[in-house]
Amino acid sequence: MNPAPLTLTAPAKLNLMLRILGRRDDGYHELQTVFQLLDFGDALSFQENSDASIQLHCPGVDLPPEQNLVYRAAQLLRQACGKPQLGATIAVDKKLPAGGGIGGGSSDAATALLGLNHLWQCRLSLDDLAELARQLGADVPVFVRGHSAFAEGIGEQLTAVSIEPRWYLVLTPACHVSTAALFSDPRLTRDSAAITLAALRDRRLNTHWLNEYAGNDFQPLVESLYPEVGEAREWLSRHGQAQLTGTGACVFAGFESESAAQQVFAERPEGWSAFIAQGVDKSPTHRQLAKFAATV
Ligand SMILES: C[C@@](CO)(OP(=O)(O)O)[C@H](O)COP(=O)(O)OP(=O)(O)OC[C@H]1O[C@@H](n2ccc(N)nc2=O)[C@H](O)[C@@H]1O
Ligand SMILES: Nc1ncnc2c1ncn2[C@@H]1O[C@H](COP(=O)(O)OP(=O)(O)O)[C@@H](O)[C@H]1O
Repeated sequence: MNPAPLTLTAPAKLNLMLRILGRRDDGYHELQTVFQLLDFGDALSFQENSDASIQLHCPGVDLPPEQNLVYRAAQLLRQACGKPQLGATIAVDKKLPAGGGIGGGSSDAATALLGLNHLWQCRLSLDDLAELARQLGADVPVFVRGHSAFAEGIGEQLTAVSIEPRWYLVLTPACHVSTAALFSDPRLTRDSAAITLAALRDRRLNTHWLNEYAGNDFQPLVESLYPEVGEAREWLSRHGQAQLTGTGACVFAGFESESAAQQVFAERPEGWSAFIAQGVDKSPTHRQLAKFAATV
């Protein structure tokens, strides 16, 4: 009988602030952002197989398997550890909307690197895995490191931070925003002033800090292209400080308690999709992996 599969949560992220500082020669953008990890996400389960194949089941993501970030992560890891004979069956239960700015695809990729590194006993360090992650996407390393963080560079230079615990209500408008299309739009603001590292003080971000630096340079452009995003943010701003995450389409507001978030959730207009999640400093993936490692 096969052993029980390894099941891990691939958490969502929110960008609590996001400034675009400029464009590099390779086309990528220098930015500053705060990644807040959430205690909610997709569920990935991994089982080793003996036929050296990567079998992926990922209903809800309309892509050929070879283009799915989970499959690409598995291939990359297998190559990096020089063991082409390794195989795995991976099932993804998608709970996070793709193209929502909450990092679902990136988090799935990071979770595949972490889960398979464990399952296949590749023994790559977090530094090695973060380097593979960078090759898969600018947003992937933060999920490999597994800690909420202030990010610079293209999003891969990370300083772990501790963020005042809050509950987030996330509205998920049904439009799919292309990150690449937004970054290449000439109307995008690309010259924001940088926050100095001194402003991070003791790396503990409280509500006062978050209110002072809140904002997202993508917001005006996204709202002009997708009016339903602006409509969702405007509605949410009547109940809290609402803003866009990443390139959208999701918008969010933070609350002091779960019940405060639930009250607003219950009042949302009929037919609007949303979820509530708690902000966490440490990724659930890492907590689950540590527990799993202790029991096998
Ligand atoms: C904007 C952010 C903020 O967290 O998030 P999302 O809204 O996508 O979640 C990220 O920087 C997105 O990261 P990610 O989604 O991993 O981007 P990638 O796959 O590496 O790149 C997609 C495309 O976006 C552009 N890109 C990405 C990151 C960056 N710092 N500068 C860029 O110009 C590039 O044109 C690239 O071709
Ligand atoms: N496992 C996956 N889950 C979601 N999207 C994926 C996955 N693999 C590849 N993708 C592609 O990545 C794109 C961005 O997905 P995602 O990370 O969820 O959004 P965002 O970058 O807006 O946070 C999707 O539009 C999809 O084409």
